[in-house]
Amino acid sequence: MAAFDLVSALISPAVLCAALVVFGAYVVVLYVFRIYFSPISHIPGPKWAAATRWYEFYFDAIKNGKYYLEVEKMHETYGPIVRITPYEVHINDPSFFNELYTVSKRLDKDPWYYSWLNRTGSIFGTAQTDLHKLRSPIIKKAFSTASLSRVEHVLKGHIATLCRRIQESKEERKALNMSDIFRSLAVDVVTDLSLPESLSLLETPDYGREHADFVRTVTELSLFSRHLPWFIPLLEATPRWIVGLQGETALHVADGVKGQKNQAQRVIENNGRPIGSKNFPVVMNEVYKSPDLPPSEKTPKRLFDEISILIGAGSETTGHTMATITYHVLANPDVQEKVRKELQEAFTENERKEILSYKQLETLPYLNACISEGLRLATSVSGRLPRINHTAPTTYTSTSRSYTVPPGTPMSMSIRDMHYNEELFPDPWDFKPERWLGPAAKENEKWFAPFNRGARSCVGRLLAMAELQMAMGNIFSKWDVRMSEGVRRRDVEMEHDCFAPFPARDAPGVLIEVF
Ligand code: HEM
Repeated sequence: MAAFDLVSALISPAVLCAALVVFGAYVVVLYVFRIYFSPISHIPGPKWAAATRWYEFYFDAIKNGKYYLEVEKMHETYGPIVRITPYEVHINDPSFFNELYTVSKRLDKDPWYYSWLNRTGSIFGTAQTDLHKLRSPIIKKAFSTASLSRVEHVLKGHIATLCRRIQESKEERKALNMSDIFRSLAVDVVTDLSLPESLSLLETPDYGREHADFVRTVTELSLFSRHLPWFIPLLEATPRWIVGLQGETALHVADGVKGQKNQAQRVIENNGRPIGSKNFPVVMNEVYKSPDLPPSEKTPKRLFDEISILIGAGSETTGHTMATITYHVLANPDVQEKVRKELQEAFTENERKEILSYKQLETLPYLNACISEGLRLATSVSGRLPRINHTAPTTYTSTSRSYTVPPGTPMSMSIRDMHYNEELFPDPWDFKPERWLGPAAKENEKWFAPFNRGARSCVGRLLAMAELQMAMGNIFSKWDVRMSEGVRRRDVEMEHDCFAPFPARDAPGVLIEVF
């Protein structure tokens, strides 16, 4: 009876009102403190963004990757340096890019921002510089020039599968969805090189549609996870039959994650030995066997995190860039004509019938200018990239004044801001391969960083370039390719910034016909 009375008293209107008043007062004091008394209160920006992270949550999680538009508006209103959250400062000034990303002192990544995928065991998700120094060398070596040369035949094998599937569709007079096909090609390559088993998506009837759906859905859901850290772990721990109640996409996600966990388990069970006929060092086996890594760095969770990121980082980026290049080359017939002419002059008819390697294609100026311009327009890592200097303040000087940002403050920039800057790249929305030819190219390179710069730049850069050269070079040298009716720029343009620049959900993708 006494307990009942106590509960009744606690939920009485008077107590609830008092609790609400106390909570309201706490929120007001907290917000006032953050806006006016925080160590970064001198950085301009909207009050709501300075007061609470729920502002970002609304635009990023609820509206699905739309905070970048708010950040763009903030820069228009407040200038090149803005406070975009209670804790973080964002800069839109290309002249500061090298200062933030290639300083001799290595900066940590912001752990809050980079924990969103719940893959902190991967080199990508590792915030601390020291831990990254331990984890990354083995993976960097696995994707170096020398390693890539050893797996040239593997790349050729996957491009041969791509070409076979394109030839089949030509004979069947069927349109091809290159947005799906390129993502699958990239998944097949990175999984073959890195995991016990390649996913072989190019061989599936729908060219890996389910897998693309899985990668996109996980990435989108992860935007919630940045603000609600229990979100992704909870989803991953939910039994499959409950997940199934949410529909087919949810099942693709559950199965995709399970598949990656199985691959990590197989690396361990096989003690890092290759499975089947693989005649090259498999990246995750090299990680597992490395004498430089302690056992705590070889747990199933850590291997799973690395596998998950290698698949995501190695496929969505490369696939999106290939789709973007293809769209723009086909949307500009004069460009396609120049690409074809260059390939015809560089190789004999017999050579063009074989699979051209990146080593044969990397010196062709016009093809590579198209690839650079595609990398610029695609900017396949669209997210802001926050770094933290824990030991020293950072000074940023705009044209009108200097700002000192205290140590420990996440400072971010977005590669996209630089790549779409009108002063650096006039008509930034236009596809102009000429930007990368002749004397202008050298100056433009200064403002070109699709793979970022410095210690945390892309480890898969050389692999990505080889894939881009081989996919584009082989397709445009072997077939007359045309865009299907109704394909629009919107099919490759970013609508949602989920770190990856996803086009609209209902955009069908780059459909082509082959002759
Ligand atoms: C066109 C294709 C690609 C683009 C534009 C791209 C871009 C980038 C960028 C900008 C970063 C830095 C992200 C940051 O600062 O947080 C990055 C990191 C990374 N990329 Fe790529 N990437 C591409 C392809 C690949 C491929 C094929 C792989 C597969 C091996 C890969 C694996 C990674 C990894 C593991 C990291 C984290 C590196 C670290 O923190 O040490 N990427 N990529």
